[in-house]
Amino acid sequence: MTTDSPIEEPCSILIIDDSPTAVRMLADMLKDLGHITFATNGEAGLKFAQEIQPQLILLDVEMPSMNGYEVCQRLKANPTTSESAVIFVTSDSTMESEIKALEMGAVDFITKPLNQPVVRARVRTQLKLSQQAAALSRLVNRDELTGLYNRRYFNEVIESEFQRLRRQELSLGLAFIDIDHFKKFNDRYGHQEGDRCLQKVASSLNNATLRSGELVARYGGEEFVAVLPHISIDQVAIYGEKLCKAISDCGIIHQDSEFGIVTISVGVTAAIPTSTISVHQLIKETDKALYASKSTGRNRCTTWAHSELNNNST
Ligand SMILES: Nc1nc2c(ncn2[C@@H]2O[C@H](COP(=O)(O)OP(=O)(O)OP(=O)(O)O)[C@@H](O)[C@H]2O)c(=O)[nH]1
Repeated sequence: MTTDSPIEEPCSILIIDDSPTAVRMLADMLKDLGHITFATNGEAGLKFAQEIQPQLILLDVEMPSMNGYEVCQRLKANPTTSESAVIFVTSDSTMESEIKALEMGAVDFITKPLNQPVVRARVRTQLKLSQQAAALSRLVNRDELTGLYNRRYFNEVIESEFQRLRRQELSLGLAFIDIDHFKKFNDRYGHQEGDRCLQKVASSLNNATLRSGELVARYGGEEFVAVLPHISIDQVAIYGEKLCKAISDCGIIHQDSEFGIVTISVGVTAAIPTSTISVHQLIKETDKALYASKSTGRNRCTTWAHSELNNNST
């Protein structure tokens, strides 16, 4: 890569600086490298960072009310913004200041007065690194066929969400979803058509799972799983019914199913994580609910309520 080779994907850069002149200069220097947003104080910067989740944040150190170090600390403490790379921009060029910036979690440090070739080179390097990290994370965490998160990523998220919601004493919902008579679908229409069906189902499940913090993953084969933080048992039952309807509304013909179309069976539960419930139990009981849906006729959702979960957890 030469220093001026193009950045491959659209990038988003947030400038946080209380000086409109500095903002204008930086925006001018970087305008062809990405979509630029700016904020002239720390509070507004944090809000934009949360909304936009930029690849890169250029953060001024000396700002009134909330300085750059504090902004950086808060960015790194928030899971939504912690992945954005931060470059400090400051007129303090001492070694102590540089060390402090790096210790705060910044990836680089630019000193004022701004020198265009230096600023561009440093920004380009970070954008490139951030694109490589995103590509790597896609490879590791995504299922190749459907583009959904994979089971590895699900295992990571369910563990961390379980611990987080246990601390906050808030409810965690889980849904297991399995396509009905999928072997017969493959046998009649062929494996490639089977793959297309999996892709359509995956996309519909994803579209029906909209709230922030929720995610759908491919658990394996024709089985999917959804993680649903802050959801009550009544809401999770409604969500499960909504998934069944979303898939039957796709109207994918399946002549070897009693319904004539592709359908899913769903098992759901929601509980406030406690010391008496483990992630393993939550998964096991949701899976039981799914198989209750299979054995009582398919194309339906079964809800496993919290009390049952405790009664069946020995
Ligand atoms: N096309 C395709 N088929 C897959 C993939 N992964 C798993 N399958 C198929 O999914 C089918 C699952 O069959 P079963 O576990 O018997 O379940 P089922 O036929 O859906 O029956 P019920 O779950 O009882 O309704 C098998 O035929 C697998 O080969 C995939 O990536 N692509």
